[in-house]
Amino acid sequence: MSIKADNLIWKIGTKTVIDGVSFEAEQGKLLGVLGPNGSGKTSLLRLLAGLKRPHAGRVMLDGQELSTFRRRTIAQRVAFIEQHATTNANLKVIDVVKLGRFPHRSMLSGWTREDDTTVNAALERTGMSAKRNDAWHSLSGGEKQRTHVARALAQSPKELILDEPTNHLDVQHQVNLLRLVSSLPMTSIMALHDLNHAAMYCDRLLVMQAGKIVAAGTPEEVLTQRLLSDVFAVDAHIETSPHHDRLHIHFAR
Ligand SMILES: Nc1ncnc2c1ncn2[C@@H]1O[C@H](COP(=O)(O)OP(=O)(O)OP(=O)(O)O)[C@@H](O)[C@H]1O
Repeated sequence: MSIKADNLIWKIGTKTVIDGVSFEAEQGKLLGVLGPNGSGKTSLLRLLAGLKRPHAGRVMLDGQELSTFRRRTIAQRVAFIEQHATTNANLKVIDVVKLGRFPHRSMLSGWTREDDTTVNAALERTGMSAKRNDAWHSLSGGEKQRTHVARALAQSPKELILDEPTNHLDVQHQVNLLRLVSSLPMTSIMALHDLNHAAMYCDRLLVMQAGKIVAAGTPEEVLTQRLLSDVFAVDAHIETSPHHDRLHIHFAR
């Protein structure tokens, strides 16, 4: 077990946005979080990253309650790529990625060779090496997103949390990013909308509806015609792809 949510409740005003959510994310695996707009995916990810505190229930990291960790310790091990991440406009790509190393540095230690190696590897893995000296404000939306992923990788996290990371990416970079995330050794939790991507790349899925988990399991267990109709209100035909051994969902026209 790496991250565990234990009966989480989070409210805004009188509205219960996260309503008794419990699950465990398996160490080193990619857990996809699905659900219609407004079902609570972003709110759940923010609770898991420690950016919000639950009104009840607990988030556990390796068996210890998240709220008992120092902020710096959380920053050393949990990386969160937010949906609408912003960054100071005066920085270069390399500077943004270097920010990922900060939680690991002390007041006394200078920039080390290990920091350089980690930053270079993160730029390489996200295809941003050639743009390392470009100004942040000159990047396209997709390049900004890839730079945020590079910063998260430079953080060398144990847990990686991603909120719709393929937004803004062209199809090549969507596939590259999903391949990368699914091949990483850390525990990853990713909200996403594309059900075929979820089927292809995630080890397990959670489906949220109105703040509750309404299905959980492998893509084969979760992505049924019935669920797609009940939760997403779409008619779909689901089959094992002849091109890869994962499910493929055909939506009715
Ligand atoms: N700060 C806030 N103020 C008011 N309402 C909020 C706030 N944060 C979340 N909500 C409400 O909580 C519900 C869940 O929002 P959330 O962003 O978690 O959903 P989501 O599943 O990530 O949606 P989407 O797929 O559209 O990104 C929505 O109805 C939203 O309006």
